[in-house]
Amino acid sequence: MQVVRLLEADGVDVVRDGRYLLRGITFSVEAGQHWAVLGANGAGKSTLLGLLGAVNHPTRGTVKVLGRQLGRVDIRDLRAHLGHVDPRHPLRSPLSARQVVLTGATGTIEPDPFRKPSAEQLAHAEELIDTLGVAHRAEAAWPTLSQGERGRVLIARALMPLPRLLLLDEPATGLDLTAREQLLGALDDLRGRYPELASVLVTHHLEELPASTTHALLLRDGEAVACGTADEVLRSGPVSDAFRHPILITREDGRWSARTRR
Ligand SMILES: Nc1ncnc2c1ncn2[C@@H]1O[C@H](COP(=O)(O)OP(=O)(O)OP(=O)(O)O)[C@@H](O)[C@H]1O
Repeated sequence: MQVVRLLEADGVDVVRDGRYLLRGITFSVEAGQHWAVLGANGAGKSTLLGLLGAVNHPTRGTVKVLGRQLGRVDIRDLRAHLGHVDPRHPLRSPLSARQVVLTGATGTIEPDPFRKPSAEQLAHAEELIDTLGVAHRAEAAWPTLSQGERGRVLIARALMPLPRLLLLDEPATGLDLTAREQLLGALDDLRGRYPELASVLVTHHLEELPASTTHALLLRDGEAVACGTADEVLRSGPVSDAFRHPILITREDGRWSARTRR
């Protein structure tokens, strides 16, 4: 079977104001893989996600997104194939949840009056709304949605252009227990329904990882402490190293949890 590399970072450094935010990062993401990037505050997770989303460039090393090297291609072309969930979607939008999802087809904040959605796009939006578990709120106005519902609507929106890669920056932050579990269940369903989709999810918390996570990268002070399959990396030793704290990791029904090792 041919391996499809959607992302390749090779010897990546990011230096700002003379300081290394990332140093020597090398890893790659293939179709169907679901990566977790974990690390303490300031470890460089968002900086890395920004590189993968073609938002910023490495100081040294190369990043290839969908086989194209950053710095050598028009990044707007690349971004069209990336589902980057943007939590800064305007909160006062007068649109319904369904309309917000549909704006993902055009990558705009408001519906484009000159580009009515096709029957195919409408059907795809319904499928995503259903998979993300927000069908009962599809007609609701955006400002009336809960934070958890908004998060799931924004993931559906990011998936409208059928991206090959989904980038998620702390999608469960601020959610209550039920909303978090609904979000993680929706991500598991999504991964089951679109087997070629790949994703990279950034978080501080192992409890916020879907059971369908396949790989993990642990960052500490901008450097990779461990990188590989979730089974190899999400273990007490490497996670304790990454967070500089003695941590005991357990896994049950596919989900991880972490607490101080005594
Ligand atoms: N443009 C910039 N110029 C200088 N320093 C920056 C810049 N962007 C981020 N930093 C610093 O780089 C470090 C890594 O930041 P980053 O946001 O990538 O970490 P993070 O792991 O996502 O952190 P958190 O978990 O707190 O969100 C931080 O110390 C941050 O202050």
